[in-house]
Amino acid sequence: MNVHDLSRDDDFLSHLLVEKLGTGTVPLVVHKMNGSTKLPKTDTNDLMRIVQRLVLTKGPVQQVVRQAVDELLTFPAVRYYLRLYTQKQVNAFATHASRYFELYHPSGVIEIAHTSRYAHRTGKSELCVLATRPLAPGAVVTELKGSMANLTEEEDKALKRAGMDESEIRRDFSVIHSKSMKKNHLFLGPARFVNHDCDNNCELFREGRYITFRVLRPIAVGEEITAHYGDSYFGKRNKHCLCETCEKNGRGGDEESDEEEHLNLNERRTRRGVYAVAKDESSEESENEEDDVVPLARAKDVVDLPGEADASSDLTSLPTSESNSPPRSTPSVLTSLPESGLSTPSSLLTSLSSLSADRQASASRKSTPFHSIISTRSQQKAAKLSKKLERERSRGGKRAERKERAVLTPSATPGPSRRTGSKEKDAAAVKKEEVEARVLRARPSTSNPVETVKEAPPKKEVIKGPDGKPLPTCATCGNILPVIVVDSEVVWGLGPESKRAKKQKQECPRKPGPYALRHLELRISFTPRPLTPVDHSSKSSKKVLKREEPADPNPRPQKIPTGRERILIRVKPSAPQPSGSRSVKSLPEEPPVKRKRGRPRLSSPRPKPTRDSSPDTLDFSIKVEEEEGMSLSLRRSFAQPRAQNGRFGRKDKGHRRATESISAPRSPRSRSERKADSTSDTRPAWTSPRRKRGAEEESLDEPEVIPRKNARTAADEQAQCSQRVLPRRSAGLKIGSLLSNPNPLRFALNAWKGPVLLSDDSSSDSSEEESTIGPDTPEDIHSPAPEIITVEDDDDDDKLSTPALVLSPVARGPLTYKPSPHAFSKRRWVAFNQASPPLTDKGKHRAVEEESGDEEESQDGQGLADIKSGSISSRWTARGLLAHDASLLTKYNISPLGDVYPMRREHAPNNTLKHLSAPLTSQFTYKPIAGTTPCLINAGWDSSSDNSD
Ligand SMILES: C[S@@+](CC[C@H](N)C(=O)[O-])C[C@H]1O[C@@H](n2cnc3c(N)ncnc32)[C@H](O)[C@@H]1O
Repeated sequence: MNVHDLSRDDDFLSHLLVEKLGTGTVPLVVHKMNGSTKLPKTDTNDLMRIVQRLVLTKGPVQQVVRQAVDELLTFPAVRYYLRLYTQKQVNAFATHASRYFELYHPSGVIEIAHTSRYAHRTGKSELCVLATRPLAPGAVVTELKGSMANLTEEEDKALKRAGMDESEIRRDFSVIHSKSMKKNHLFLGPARFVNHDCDNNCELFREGRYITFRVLRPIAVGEEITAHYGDSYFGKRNKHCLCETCEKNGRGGDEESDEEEHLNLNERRTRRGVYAVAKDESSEESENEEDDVVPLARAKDVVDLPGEADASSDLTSLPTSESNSPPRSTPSVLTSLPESGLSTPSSLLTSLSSLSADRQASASRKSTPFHSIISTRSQQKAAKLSKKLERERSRGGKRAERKERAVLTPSATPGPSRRTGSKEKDAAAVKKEEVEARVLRARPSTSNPVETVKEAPPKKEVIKGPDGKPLPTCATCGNILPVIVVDSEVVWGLGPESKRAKKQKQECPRKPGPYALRHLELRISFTPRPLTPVDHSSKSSKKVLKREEPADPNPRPQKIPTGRERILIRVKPSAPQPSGSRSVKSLPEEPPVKRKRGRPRLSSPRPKPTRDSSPDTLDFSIKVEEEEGMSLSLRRSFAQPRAQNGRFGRKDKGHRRATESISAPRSPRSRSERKADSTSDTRPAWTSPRRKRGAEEESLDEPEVIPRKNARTAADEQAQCSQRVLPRRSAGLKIGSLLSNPNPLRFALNAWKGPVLLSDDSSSDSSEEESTIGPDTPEDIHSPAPEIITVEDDDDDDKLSTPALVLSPVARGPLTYKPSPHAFSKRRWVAFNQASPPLTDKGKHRAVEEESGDEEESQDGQGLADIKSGSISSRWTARGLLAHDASLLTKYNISPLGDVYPMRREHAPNNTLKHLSAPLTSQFTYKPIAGTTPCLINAGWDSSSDNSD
């Protein structure tokens, strides 16, 4: 792409996709590269519709963005603009457009906003880049892309001359110098809006052929993304710099215009290190001979180049290599944009995807070690050293790696703090940087994978029991094998399995594998208590490890060797019990309770009993089995039967199946037959999905087997159920997904599906309740093992008497109300509107108060009131439609359809990207941060598009 085309395209596209979509009180004005570019007359609503579709369409980002670009290319104004373009130029235009469209994708992490920080000096409207998600150090901000064009000498000179015309701060546009090509490049696109800060939080770096931005230190939502242009970019020692750091430190902002301000064409000054990229890695060319960067603002004399210019720069696109992106589980959910897909011909972009995929794949495969584009001289030195060390390291030198760590760290975080710090401060900084360096090196694409393997795993400490002998450890994870205790009774961990462990490899139940605790949990089932003693001598593969015995009213906890983990399964009756009511004296007389299965609920809401076996005690067994023949049965008695009133996290499939089962005609077997069957049910617990299903179906039959006692009236039940609002657990959670890596998006979507009002119908057979719940957090999935699994008996529901741990996938009562997230938030919004009092003066001044930093707590609802009243500027953006980040949701109490974040004062006046959709449907809350003005970011969500209610 040539400079002329790039400048022209950027002016055209930034006008359409930044200026036109920013409809706030302060318009977003992009400095034009080429004053002569004729800006298109396009209906903003048409543009909004494209962006709206982009936001709402599900699918890979690349595909969605491509659709948007294709749509844009159908606009008459765009067609007219491109009428003389060759296919190559059209492709370059489309690629450039995709860079801007990506900003609007909900998975994005940044947005372009207005800033008033520099306006008082520059007299121009200035833009900036804000984070819309928390970004962790090392993260790559993939949306900060740019297209590059080689500058010819004339263009270079012309641009310099253009800069000469400027009297005030005048370096507006991005010029990148390629040392290997000995050329300057123009770098335009969303990346051009990154401003300078002397304590920058991001740095530009090169990875192979691409340049992009990497986060240096944690960036909060609403914080500006900044880079370091160079030590003397804004005058000598940046004395004219207007950044926040300078402001805080009482530096910069020098209005004096000295000689330096008048550009000397021979003076070689650049955004050293920020945009200077060398194609040739090995080039050891001195940084001091860097090329000029001249301001391009109002470059009226940009040379008009012939249509077909030189080939695109090597650095024209910044793909999102998957390997670059931090794991999605991290708070910063960075878009893994297969961006390069749009850098090839379109369907204009038709041939793009395959090419892009290849390019992307090769880019990530190549995984070229990145080189920081250094911003200070000290960093340059460090970088050179690091290059040297890298070479050594590639030869396999461990020592070099250590050395490099020491060298790299000081350069990792530029900024004045390092210069001024005391010794301790330095030490702390070095420590911190070491950590950062480690983090950075851990990036899969940037380090040699072999080297990570080199690090020897830490030696495990041998933990010994009270007898002085080493405790048995898991063959898989090496951890001490746990002891599972149910109501002070050791049910796993001290039995024969530990002896077996001596002979063969023993695995603990917390690791994925045949003994995974998850599996165990899922297989916990209630079985009719075998009335016959369990044959311990049985050599069958399903060896019963622990026989059921009448429980001791005052059970003495078994001694567990020190150092072994206890996993408690505590079953607590909720109703007041007579003393010693847990006695199992009456157990033998009690009718057996049909076996149920599933995993225990880890937290409330708790399942309720659905049936009972006797008026005042409930007898049931928990059977935990393992595939390799280990099974254990637990038995508990409750004074009160348990009620179940909810089913959580069950797949619809299971639900359907269960429901069908229930409505299906029962087998002609008599009740007594079935009862007898269930009593003598000695089938092993499920060991395979198929068997599991069979067990489920059987368990469905059982509600009829056991006569209900203490059944309440339907009216009672209805009254109770209608009041019950339970968080809907991840209904779509599949067991398989428990074993996979947590996906923050899926987790957030599942976790925020809204409440479920349980139907009174659930009482029709509440044994159909099931509690196969998913993990409470993604971490739950990976946590080694729950320390305590508490399963509490529920309160007063005496009719529903299925024990708490019933996990069998039986049918749940039909839900009377299953709102979509959208509908739910709408309802809440309406409720809020009705409830919210008229805005008081106090409310009106809230923003001011918040700036004082007094308020720390979430301001539920008040933000809305303020926004409604117009006292706080609201912004509609494409952001937050799908709130991916569970931690962010929690932190800011953000509704699933919109997120709100506080903004700096200088950004607040700007209302960008309004009217992406209407009406406002979510409830918003925000947490003000000291020194900031709250501002609303809402998802564009058209209420008409949601029919799921
Ligand atoms: C690459 S552009 C950044 C985006 C720019 N704000 C815009 O709206 O296009 C660089 C320009 O931003 C402004 N700028 C960025 N950081 C600055 C700083 N620390 N001090 C003064 N001006 C700055 C200057 O006008 C500079 O020419």
